[in-house]
Amino acid sequence: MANVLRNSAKFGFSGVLSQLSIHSRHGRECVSPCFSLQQRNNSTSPKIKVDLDNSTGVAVLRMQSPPVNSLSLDFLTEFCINLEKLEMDKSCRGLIITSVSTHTHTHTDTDTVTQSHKTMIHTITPPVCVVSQTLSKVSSTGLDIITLPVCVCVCVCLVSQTLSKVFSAGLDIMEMYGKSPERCGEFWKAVQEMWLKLYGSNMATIAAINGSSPAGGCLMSIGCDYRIMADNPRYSIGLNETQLGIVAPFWFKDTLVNTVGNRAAELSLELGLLYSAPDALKIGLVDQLVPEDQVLSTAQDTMSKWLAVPDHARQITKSMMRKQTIDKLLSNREADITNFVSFITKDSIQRSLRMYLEMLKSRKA
Ligand SMILES: CCCCCCCCCCC/C=C/C(=O)SCCNC(=O)CCNC(=O)[C@H](O)C(C)(C)COP(=O)(O)OP(=O)(O)OC[C@H]1O[C@@H](n2cnc3c(N)ncnc32)[C@H](O)[C@@H]1OP(=O)(O)O
Repeated sequence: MANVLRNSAKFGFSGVLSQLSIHSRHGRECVSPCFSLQQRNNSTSPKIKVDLDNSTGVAVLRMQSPPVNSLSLDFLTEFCINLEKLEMDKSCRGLIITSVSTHTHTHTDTDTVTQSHKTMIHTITPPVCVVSQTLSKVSSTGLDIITLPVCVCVCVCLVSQTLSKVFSAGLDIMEMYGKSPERCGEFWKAVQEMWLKLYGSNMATIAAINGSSPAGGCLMSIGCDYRIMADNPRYSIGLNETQLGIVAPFWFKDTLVNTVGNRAAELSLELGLLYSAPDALKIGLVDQLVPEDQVLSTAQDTMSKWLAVPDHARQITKSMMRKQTIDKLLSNREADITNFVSFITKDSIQRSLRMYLEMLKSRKA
């Protein structure tokens, strides 16, 4: 555990502030007035919101990165920064990780808002000047010209983007497709860091899984101490990597084995299974199912039981259970990055990823 914390010191706070205004997945920049607004509530960063209740010592970390909370390099960096801050805050003893269902993004200055299926104008705060226009845009195929209604908002307007019903869609596939080996290596290091920090956390951690949680989303869930999932037939969870033609690394596998045992992990990984909530409960991939609107409150009630155990006893026990698994990655980090980069940049793997991406998009159409 100490190793994990020492290692995590590499993500020093000097880099923290500069990271918070980096470009989003869609290339939109969070400009400085937006950042200063967030500084007033210093627990909010663009893709993640953290509320620490000082009376209970429990923090709720809400992922708010539309459309599907995919784990991009930006997202992972913010996640690690937030985790590190909480870890160092002695008043914080427990962490609940969940997804918000609505994401509010603050835009400043002149901003263009397209009304797509996932974006709607939520509130416009005066003073504001709205000018109706039409915007010609080349579609992603590069073939069609489409015309969208747009509003050009001058001054400040608030826009709300709706998140899909997901906890997290896992690693951002766009970070693994068509990227340079250097960039892939940087991304993979951030994935490792996220897992090391979470699996090795001194805090009691609960995943409040209020949506689907495939692959990296599942890894994040099983990195916690306890999992509560919404009993919704539309949601699924699992390490489905083989379905994408890729292979879950040894530390994904180890975490799953530690959670559900060897046989269930073997079936689950080889077949790339995504489990419904009841099936996930059956194999022990999640610990409890509750109605969707009770996921967070149940996590809070459950956390109070975890925090009734003296911290030092719980932490030493957790370390005893997880240290070997953590040390295995710590002593193989560079080799693991090299493996990932050489695997993911192979033509055949890139083709699999492209087909998978096309399948995701065509499914929607
Ligand atoms: C020799 C051994 C060496 C080993 C070396 C290591 C090997 C590599 C290991 C890599 C491990 C990988 C882990 C991962 O996490 S991979 C990601 C896996 N994730 C998935 O399979 C989930 C895919 N998504 C979905 O199933 C659905 O999107 C979901 C159920 C989550 C939500 O469905 P919904 O209908 O609500 O939303 P859409 O499908 O319409 O999606 C909305 C848009 O989001 C895009 N999207 C979805 N998921 C991702 C993603 N993971 N990354 C990036 N983008 C994603 C989707 O395409 C839609 O985009 P558009 O609106 O532009 O069409």
